[in-house]
Amino acid sequence: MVRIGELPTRLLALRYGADLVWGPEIVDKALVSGEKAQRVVNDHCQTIDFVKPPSNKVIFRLHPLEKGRLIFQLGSCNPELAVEAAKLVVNDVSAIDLNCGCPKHFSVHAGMGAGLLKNLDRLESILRALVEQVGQPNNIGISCKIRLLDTHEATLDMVRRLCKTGIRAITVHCRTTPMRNTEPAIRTSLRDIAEICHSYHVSILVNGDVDNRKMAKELCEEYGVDGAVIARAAEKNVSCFREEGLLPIQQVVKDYVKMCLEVDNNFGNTKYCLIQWMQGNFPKDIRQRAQVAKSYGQLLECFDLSWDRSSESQTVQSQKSKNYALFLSLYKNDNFLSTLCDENLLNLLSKNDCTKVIIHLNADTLSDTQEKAVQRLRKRGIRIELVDALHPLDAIISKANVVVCSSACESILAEADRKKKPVVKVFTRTTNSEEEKENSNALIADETPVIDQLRSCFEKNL
Ligand SMILES: Cc1cc2nc3c(=O)[nH]c(=O)nc-3n(C[C@H](O)[C@H](O)[C@H](O)COP(=O)(O)O)c2cc1C
Repeated sequence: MVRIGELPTRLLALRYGADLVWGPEIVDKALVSGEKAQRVVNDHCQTIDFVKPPSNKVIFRLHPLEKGRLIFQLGSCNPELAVEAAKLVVNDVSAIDLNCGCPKHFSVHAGMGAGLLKNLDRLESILRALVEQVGQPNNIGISCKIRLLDTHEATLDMVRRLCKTGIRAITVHCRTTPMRNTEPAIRTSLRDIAEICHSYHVSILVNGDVDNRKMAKELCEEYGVDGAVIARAAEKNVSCFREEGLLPIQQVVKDYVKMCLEVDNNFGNTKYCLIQWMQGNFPKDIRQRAQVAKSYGQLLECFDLSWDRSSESQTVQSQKSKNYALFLSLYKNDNFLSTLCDENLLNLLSKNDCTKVIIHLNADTLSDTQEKAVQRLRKRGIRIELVDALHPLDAIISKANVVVCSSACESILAEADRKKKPVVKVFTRTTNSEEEKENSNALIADETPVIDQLRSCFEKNL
């Protein structure tokens, strides 16, 4: 959702229990017209920013913790521009969703949003182009968000056509284009739409008047849909994703301010969202102070909060996250450390909530390769703790959920065994020849590649 769907709210939604989050709709031209948007790694707040030269305004900011859970929503009426824009972000998101539901004049007038529902040939051509040129080559899903058409049959015909484009999911906003959000959502066609989608192996998500997680589950059962998208209820109180029910908005607001600081959110956007949430929920004097605040410092004072980037904040973390820690002990195996930073391995760690890696390395004597690997892990939002040989093994292994070590590390293997921690063994051979020395660093893990051993540890829930 525009404005409310920026990074801090998405991270809070994940923390409170949302399974997936959508970015606000971004029109293709905002990314690719004139000078193309550039992808920048923001070391300060550990985010990936897409900025538009020459002003370098941040158009889209995402955090590594969204990996596997972030859907980029695109506004477009042109297959070439849609593909060009999607290619810019494809490596950082899990799916690309085409917005075909926005009823706003600026969108419909330009043939985008709900305007596409009046031109199904164009809509199909955009989806096909995205599927063939972005989705398939990068193995990510393409989806779209639609509204109902005027008749049940017209809606079903449209859904059939869309399913044939190769998309993986459809969100159905259960209102027609002229309907306002104040009118109740109409779910009478939903079961039939779900049947068609499933016959093409396309997932279907329901949207419109879904209030919370409990209701989402009930709708899935009742209509045979695969999930629900919550919009205004999340705009009102983003803790609606919690299994346990809503948190008081006063607490959510405090979490939100810290989250905004953590990811350096645009101050104007922070204030806009805060002021919405504070209406009727905070004493007038606090609301007024927030309204006139000119800095994050003043906002913190308003809510009697303190925040310090250097403290190990729990803010940017999913509440559902299990926060697994790996302990790596591979003193002489730099290649392994580099391999751990392989994209597939990093994805595996993110997907499985591995948020910390403890590495047996002396912080003062890191090689270039080691330094690079550590930075790479940090950029993915993984916290790193370096421990030297003097650190008691017993204490380190207690903190780790899985131990990755060389097959020759007998003391570590014995300690892991005592503590019943799963072990991923990296086999290294001792050799004299240079060529073999090189190879000895390769990942020979008892015939089973390390990534598969790790996957199996996660599958067994460690
Ligand atoms: C302020 C606001 C911003 C929205 N922005 C988007 C958007 O960027 N993309 C989108 O697909 N829908 C957007 N929507 C529509 C919602 O996603 C959703 O379809 C609609 O509000 C109905 O769901 P609800 O009844 O749960 O609110 C927006 C709605 C509101 C109120």
